[in-house]
Amino acid sequence: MTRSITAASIQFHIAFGDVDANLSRALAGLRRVSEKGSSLAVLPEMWSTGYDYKNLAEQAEQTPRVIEALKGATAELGMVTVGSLPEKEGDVIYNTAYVIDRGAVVGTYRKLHLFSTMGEDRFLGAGDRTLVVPTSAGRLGIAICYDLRFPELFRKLALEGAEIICIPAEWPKPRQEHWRTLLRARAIENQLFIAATNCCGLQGKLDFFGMSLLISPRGEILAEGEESPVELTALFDFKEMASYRFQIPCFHDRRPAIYGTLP
Ligand SMILES: O=C(O)CCC(=O)C(=O)O
Repeated sequence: MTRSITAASIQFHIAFGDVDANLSRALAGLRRVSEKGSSLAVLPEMWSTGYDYKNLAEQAEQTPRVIEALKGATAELGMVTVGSLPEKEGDVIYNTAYVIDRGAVVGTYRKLHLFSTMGEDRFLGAGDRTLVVPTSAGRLGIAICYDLRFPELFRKLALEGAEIICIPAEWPKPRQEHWRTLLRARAIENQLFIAATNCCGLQGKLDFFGMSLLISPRGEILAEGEESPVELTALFDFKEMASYRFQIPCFHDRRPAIYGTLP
């Protein structure tokens, strides 16, 4: 079993509605983080198009070819990648995170909590299940953007054995401090690694602040992006996570009989 990995976050400016431009940004990023020894790379939310609601159905039709390109790159580079893309099933479009491990899709997760503040629930279908999946880079739990505000989801992923929670996002200004604080809290309370990738730059009126984060189970910021495109990498040491969980045994000390079992 792998005892440590190098994890990466690929933060870039999503070219609105331009699948080819975004795909080349993602593939170039994957190559660069692979050269730095990464075996896991997290891409942003809806990274192939941005929230191009008007053209989403058309954009979603391109998702299969985007996935094929990622399969090819991850097979060649020996990596796992996670990022969300528009997925079309029948008449419904979902915001779906794909976990691609060395050439194969090993798991998918449809965003559970749609961000109604910005009308996401009017354009997209909501998921109805969670995902923890074993991969060559460890056991991954997945959450997308607004999901971060729902700690119950993260506890469930932790109880199901997630070692790393990967969070693709498009989280805009002015809520930088919510993003940073909630990510650290989710890592600390669940004693696991977090790899969270936000996009950066303007999309219409929305200004995305980047600030992608790689966080340890102690809540230490191992790497943090600023407002421009960047690739972050950090060592995730699972042995260190195990010894920290032994030192402060939160999971052992839980009292679910008093406050209810989850979910
Ligand atoms: O929760 C927030 O403040 C931002 C969430 C969001 O932008 C999203 O889920 O797309």
